[in-house]
Amino acid sequence: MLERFRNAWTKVIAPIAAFFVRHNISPDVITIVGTLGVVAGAVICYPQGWLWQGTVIIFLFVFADMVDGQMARSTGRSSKWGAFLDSSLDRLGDGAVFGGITLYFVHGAAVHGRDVAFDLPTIWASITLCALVMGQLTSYVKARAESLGFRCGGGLAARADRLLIILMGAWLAGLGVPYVLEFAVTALAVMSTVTVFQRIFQVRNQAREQDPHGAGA
Ligand SMILES: CCCCCCCC/C=C\CCCCCCCC(=O)OC[C@H](COP(=O)(O)OP(=O)(O)OC[C@H]1O[C@@H](n2ccc(N)nc2=O)[C@H](O)[C@@H]1O)OC(=O)CCCCCCC/C=C\CCCCCCCC
Ligand SMILES: O=P([O-])([O-])O[C@@H]1[C@@H](O)[C@H](O)[C@@H](O)[C@H](O)[C@@H]1O
Ligand SMILES: [Mg+2]
Ligand SMILES: [Mg+2]
Repeated sequence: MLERFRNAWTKVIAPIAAFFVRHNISPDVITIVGTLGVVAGAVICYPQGWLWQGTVIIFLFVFADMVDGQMARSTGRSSKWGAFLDSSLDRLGDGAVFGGITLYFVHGAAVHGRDVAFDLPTIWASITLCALVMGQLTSYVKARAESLGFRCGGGLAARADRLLIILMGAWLAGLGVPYVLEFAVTALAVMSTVTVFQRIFQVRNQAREQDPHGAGA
């Protein structure tokens, strides 16, 4: 969904990327520092129940993932290594965000005396884990498909969509909006599952075109 705004956001990101390039900072440094910031914000703040504070920290670092690519492209330094590093560290950042929210449900909410919907923290923690697994699977399906020579991508909830929904949910919950985080993780568990199937069917269609007798008859 958000992929269509990539070009518009490139205009916002370009001056920041140009600033780092002028200071001889490499895209890999931005990739690594951005990930460390996201991980720190998520694993330190969320389990303690500091939802809006953690989200502001993550918000400040998450856009490094757009800046790194813009820096690489604008200097003609896009590389396979950079693509590998970027995608791999994205998995770490995503794991930290959803892992942190899982721990919020089983620990942080109680510390702050916040209501968890239906008083069922373990259920919401489980749904958050489901959203994490299906989100990671979404990206894995794409990566594995591309490694086999198929085209694969898009769908209902790509990474930027998933980040927007979970970060808005955490931020609003931290500001006191009731049950919005429970809604966000449930929506993400469903949307990510749909996306996994969308991508699997993309691959299956191409596999059938290549080999009508080979792909899942
Ligand atoms: C003041 C604080 C207020 C706090 C409020 C918090 C509320 C939370 C609200 C919103 C949060 C929104 C977050 C969601 C946006 C996430 C954006 C993002 O980063 O998405 C990721 C992708 C980047 O993908 P990728 O890494 O694949 O692309 P790259 O461009 O990096 O290219 C990769 C290639 O680059 C090369 N390369 C890379 C690295 C490297 N080291 N070397 C390399 O060579 C290599 O070739 C790679 O292959 O972004 C996208 O997918 C693009 C679409 C995203 C569009 C973003 C739209 C943002 C939308 C909303 C923001 C709303 C803000 C609302 C604020 C409300 C505040 C009240
Ligand atoms: O596949 P997805 O999660 O929707 O979206 C993204 C991919 O399009 C991108 O190539 C990769 O670098 C990211 O890590 C992320 O995985
Ligand atoms: Mg990036
Ligand atoms: Mg990335």
